[in-house]
Amino acid sequence: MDSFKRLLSPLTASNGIPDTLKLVVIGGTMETARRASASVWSGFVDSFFLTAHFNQEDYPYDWLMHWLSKQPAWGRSREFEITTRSVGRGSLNQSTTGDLEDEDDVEEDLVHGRRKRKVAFIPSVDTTHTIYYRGHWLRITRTNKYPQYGHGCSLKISVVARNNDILKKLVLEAKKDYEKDAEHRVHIFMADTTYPCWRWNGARQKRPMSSIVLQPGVKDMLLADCKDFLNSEEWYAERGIPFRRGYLLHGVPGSGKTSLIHSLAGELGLDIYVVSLSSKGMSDNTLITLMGTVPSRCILLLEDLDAAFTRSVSRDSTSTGTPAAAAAATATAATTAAAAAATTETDGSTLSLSGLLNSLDGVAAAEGRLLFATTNHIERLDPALSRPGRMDVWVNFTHATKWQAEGIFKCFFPQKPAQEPGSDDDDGLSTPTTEVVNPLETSATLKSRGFKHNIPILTEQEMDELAKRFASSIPEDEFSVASLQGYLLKNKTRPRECVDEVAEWVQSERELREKLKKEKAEREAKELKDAAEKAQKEKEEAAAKEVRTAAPLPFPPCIGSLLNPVVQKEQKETKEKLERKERSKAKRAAQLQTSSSQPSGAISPFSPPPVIPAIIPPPSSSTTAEANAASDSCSCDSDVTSGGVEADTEESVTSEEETDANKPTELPTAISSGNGQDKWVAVKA
Ligand SMILES: Nc1ncnc2c1ncn2[C@@H]1O[C@H](COP(=O)(O)OP(=O)(O)OP(=O)(O)O)[C@@H](O)[C@H]1O
Repeated sequence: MDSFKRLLSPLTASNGIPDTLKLVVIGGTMETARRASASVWSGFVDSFFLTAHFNQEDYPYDWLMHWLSKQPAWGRSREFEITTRSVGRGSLNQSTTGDLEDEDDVEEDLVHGRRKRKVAFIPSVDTTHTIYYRGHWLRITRTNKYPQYGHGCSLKISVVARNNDILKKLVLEAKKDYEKDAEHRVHIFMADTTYPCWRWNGARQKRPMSSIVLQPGVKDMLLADCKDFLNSEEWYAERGIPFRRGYLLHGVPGSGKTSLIHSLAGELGLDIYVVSLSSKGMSDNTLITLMGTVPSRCILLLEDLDAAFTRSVSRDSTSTGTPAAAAAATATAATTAAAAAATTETDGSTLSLSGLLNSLDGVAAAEGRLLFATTNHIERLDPALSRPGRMDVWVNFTHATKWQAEGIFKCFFPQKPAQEPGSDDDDGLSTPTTEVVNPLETSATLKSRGFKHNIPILTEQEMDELAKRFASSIPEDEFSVASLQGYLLKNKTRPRECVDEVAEWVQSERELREKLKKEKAEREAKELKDAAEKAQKEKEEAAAKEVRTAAPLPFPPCIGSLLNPVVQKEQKETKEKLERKERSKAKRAAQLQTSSSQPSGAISPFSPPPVIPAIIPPPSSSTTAEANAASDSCSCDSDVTSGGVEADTEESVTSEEETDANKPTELPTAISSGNGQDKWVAVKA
């Protein structure tokens, strides 16, 4: 204390220093000391704490969130978030703290037709939580930089430890746990063209390969090829070949292209990254960025590749990207392309074929991914796109064959497991036995017996027999597998009846198709007729408008349109004039007929010219109404019976002058001679 007093004595002594200055010095010293001690303390703490950051955009965040959601610590925490939504990308069937588990409901899997939702407890945002893990206290902070966009979360985990072993153990454990739960799921990511980046879109249950029925060997070939590719990274590197492989699945809709890809992803344990080339805002740069950021081991799926081509994906701005021959063959598609091209500008999609090709195998394209492209119209693809190197394996999908019909039937209905030879039940007799579930049994008793639905379990023999009968009624290559599946779905509890009724169904489907085809043809014919009528109407309206504008108004058009009755009167007058003109024309024609009975060259130059408007090239429009109106405006409004001839002659002179200027080349030479008489002869001729 004495030493402290001695330290402050120069300031406290009344040695002439003002008190204010003393205060400033003391305050400044104390603040500096505070800051220095805080910094030393944080440095001291940091030297003991290890901190790991996890970003939402990357997998470890999902592992940790999934792992955290299973920690019982949240049950005791005073602040946490409760969610039934996915935890990160997971949406897994995690069993969480279980605090909200209703024990009465354990037996009941479905609640009012909806599957019971799992509840997860996760760390709340912007709060620091402490949980105990393997002898260490973990400080966990979850933050969200962009809450308005629904992403941008990050996780910070700090622990007091000498080295980062504990954090490594934590991440590995979380990863294993996550992968165990994700074992039966395939994650789907969709391309986001706005930013551009990949967005997690959900996790789907894996589909067993056995549920896909294709011609023998196709599935095995594809699976073996994919596996071989994924294991040959070094082989590709040694030979300098880009480590990529492309598969083009083409064929009729509903034949299993997408299902096969889904199934392969499950079998190979890969995620699927889906790009829709026709999505809004898709451009060359966006696609290149997206393709460059797919992880190395994944399936990249370009769905409905041809759809991009109806939107004018092209090497140059004018081409449709369709090969010339194919373009000719697909005139309808070209129409669609034209329509789609019109929309291209409005929706901001500026994708070109060269952009697509660059993104597939350009310098920035990712390696190690399996590219799958599907299309229903292979003929619309540019050969550059489907050449080997980009699409190495092509698989054609057709309508269901009889073999596939039999296979899909067998996939659909449950079969009693084959019995061990020599077992008590196997008496070797040929009579098929079927175990039929009693529909009156309650769901609880059925469950206890391992059944989920009231479906008869068929024996192997009966299954074979029914499947064969079913296939024999299905015509080869006429129905898609999807439509067969639709029929089986409708009869999922009646395998036998479904076989009995299949011929009837085939017939009704054919009739329905015929009906739809007929309706479509009628609709198209009607649309064509309507379009023709509309065009005709527009033409007539345009002609009427021309007539209106040809008749001079006594006032500016803007006033005329305001004074509607005046305009109407004008129109009426114009109509009357036209009628008068028609009458005069008819009269002239009659006169001409009389004069034509005289010898050639004897036609008087004063005879009324029969078809004057015909030798005056119409001012701009070729419509008769306009021509009539033009001639009408040239001629005086004299009576056609007396002064009409003179008036017409005057008109013809004017016409002659005009004709010299706008002389049509195909006019007979006699007209251009300037001889009036020749002229009339020529006109008559
Ligand atoms: N070969 C098949 N094996 C098993 N199921 C199939 C098969 N083909 C189609 N399906 C069934 O039909 C439905 C539609 O199949 P999918 O979507 O895979 O067809 P697609 O060929 O991709 O059709 P699209 O070309 O219209 O996209 C799915 O529910 C699938 O189960």
